[in-house]
Amino acid sequence: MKEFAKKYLDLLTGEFAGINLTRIESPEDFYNKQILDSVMPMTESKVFRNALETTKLVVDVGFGGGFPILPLAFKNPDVKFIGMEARAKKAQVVQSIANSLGLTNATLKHQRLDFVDFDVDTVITFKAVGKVIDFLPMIRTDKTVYVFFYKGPNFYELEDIEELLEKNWELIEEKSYDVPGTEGRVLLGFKNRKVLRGTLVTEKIIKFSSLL
Ligand SMILES: C[S@@+](CC[C@H](N)C(=O)[O-])C[C@H]1O[C@@H](n2cnc3c(N)ncnc32)[C@H](O)[C@@H]1O
Repeated sequence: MKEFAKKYLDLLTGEFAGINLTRIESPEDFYNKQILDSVMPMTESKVFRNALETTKLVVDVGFGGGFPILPLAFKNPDVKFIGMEARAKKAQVVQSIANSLGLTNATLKHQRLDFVDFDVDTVITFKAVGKVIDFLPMIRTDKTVYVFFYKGPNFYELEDIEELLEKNWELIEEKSYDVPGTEGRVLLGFKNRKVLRGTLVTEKIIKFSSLL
């Protein structure tokens, strides 16, 4: 993992410097706050591991510079990873980085979550993308989705998820753990209770299976 982190940081600060994909430049901070943080749910959460094992498919929404998708793809070569990122340039550059790192199981798409109908069971991850209450309702599916949010230790002071739990979502994981160099992390996991319609009614909706 250290070797992978070194190559990754070299690409971000060398060939792809200027694209502004990470503000963290010290190797130690990069390893802890980006690489380790991305993969910690695998060692800390049985629910997360089981969800990956069940679907063998992960969609990472808003991956920015490639987190958590690329470190997770490195650690799980038998799982297929699809990234969806609203900014085209980031998707293009992170695909080049994935190729340079030899990751054949990660495909990075320029795609907004809002316009996707998840027509296969999948895991969906969000790290530093936005509030749970803003993003969970965007998900449209008639299948089973397991959704994980990487959050900070003060999550419950900042966000209220009661309303979501009363309606469409079941809380399946709530796990606190330490990540060196951070104030601690909270992993929140959700599973849909019923068919979800999403918050956008539009003709632009595409089937997730067409991206596979
Ligand atoms: C702060 S960055 C987080 C990057 C990365 N996940 C990390 O942990 O370093 C948030 C990213 O989410 C993307 N984003 C925001 N809304 C989105 C949406 N509806 N669909 C896809 N990507 C979205 C933004 O373009 C941005 O690159």
